[in-house]
Amino acid sequence: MIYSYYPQWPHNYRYELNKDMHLSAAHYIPSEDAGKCRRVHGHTYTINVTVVGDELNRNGFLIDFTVLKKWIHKRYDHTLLNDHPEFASEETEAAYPTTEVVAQVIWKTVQQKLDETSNKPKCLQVLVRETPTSYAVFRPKEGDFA
Ligand SMILES: Nc1nc2c(c(=O)[nH]1)N=C([C@H](O)[C@H](O)COP(=O)(O)OP(=O)(O)OP(=O)(O)O)CN2
Ligand SMILES: [Zn+2]
Repeated sequence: MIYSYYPQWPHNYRYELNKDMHLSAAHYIPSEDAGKCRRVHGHTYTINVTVVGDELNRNGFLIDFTVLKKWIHKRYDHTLLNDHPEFASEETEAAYPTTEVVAQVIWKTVQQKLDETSNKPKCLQVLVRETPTSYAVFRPKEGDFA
């Protein structure tokens, strides 16, 4: 089930799109104090990505929904998130695939790819839901954009 309520982030761009996606993945948080999360376990993640911009591309898209999904889903679906080098990077505040870090890493991946497009839209928000009761949101600061 896709959860239909998401927090909104005010902006002045002409266009906004939101893409929901599900992916199944496992993770663990190898910290002493991570409790039950220290054990490998799985989630059906619900991810919502918000993209904004003033210009559409020649197809009339801010970004193709299908392409946006592929960037994330293809890489992470049915994987162990801890196996991906981006979740063991010194660039992330904590090197583990917590909900917060997954949201931040997805934002970075999406924004780098958006920067290569002709109309250069911006990703303003990534929401990652791990369970029916737990989600985190990453919103970039101005300085996070290239
Ligand atoms: N700030 C964070 N806290 C926790 C994270 C996280 O990523 N960021 N992750 C976990 C666990 O991995 C787990 O996926 C979620 O835990 P929790 O919300 O406690 O899950 P429950 O289903 O047991 O919660 P209920 O309240 O019973 O619905 C833990 N913390
Ligand atoms: Zn978990």
